[in-house]
Amino acid sequence: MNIKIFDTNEELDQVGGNIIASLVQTKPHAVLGLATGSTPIGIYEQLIFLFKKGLLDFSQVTAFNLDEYVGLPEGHPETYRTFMNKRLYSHININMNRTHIPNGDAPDLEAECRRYDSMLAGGTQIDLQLLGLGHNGHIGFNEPDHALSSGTHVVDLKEETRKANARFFSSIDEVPNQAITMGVGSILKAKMIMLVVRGESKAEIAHQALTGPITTELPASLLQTHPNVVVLLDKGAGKYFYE
Ligand SMILES: N[C@@H]1[C@@H](O)[C@H](O)[C@@H](COP(=O)(O)O)O[C@@H]1O
Repeated sequence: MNIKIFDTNEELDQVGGNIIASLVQTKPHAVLGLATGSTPIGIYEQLIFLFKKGLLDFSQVTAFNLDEYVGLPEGHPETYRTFMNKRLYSHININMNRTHIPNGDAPDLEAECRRYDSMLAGGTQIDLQLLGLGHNGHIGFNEPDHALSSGTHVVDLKEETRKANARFFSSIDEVPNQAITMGVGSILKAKMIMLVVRGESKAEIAHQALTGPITTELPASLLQTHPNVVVLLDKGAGKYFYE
């Protein structure tokens, strides 16, 4: 595992954005695994900056997102589809038909999970999977549990996760109880994984995930089993690595 700690979020964003940018420059047909939440926003801004300077072409890129809330209608401001359109896709020349996000409003959620998995199967391999980290150690929406699912599945969100994400909604009652998420198996199939963690409130869970026992009760700890992980931490999140 290659762990980098940055003094400023600007430096982190530049390095993170540049890693994705180099991939897209050397492999125009790259398959990206993308994430939502506040963590990746600065990295997307760096990609938009490079695109606007004429240094990037996303026209052949394919993107798969990790997850989506269940039950929010299309166009709802807090769907992860809306997030991706607003934070990245509407600013770059990606072909929207190549941007994939589970449909959390599908009438048959099990069928939707199978549809998503079938797109991730066969010859498709994610070249780079971007990940944030939940306060309880979740990746995507793979919550701590005694067992984890490999493929795309519907998950019941933990109360702590709903609370953490309530800041994006007008009240906690509006935060969905369920989500569709890519499974840990699919995440680990990516050729390269970039985990980004910011803020002191995640310092302990990040340290445990990266140096402690590998356990499904801390889903991010399974990243220790992957041969090509780069971890970008800001000073706060990296606290226990230099103290
Ligand atoms: N499903 C997302 C995760 O993919 C994300 O990593 C996590 C952390 O969010 P934030 O980056 O806002 O702290 O929140 C959500 O639960």
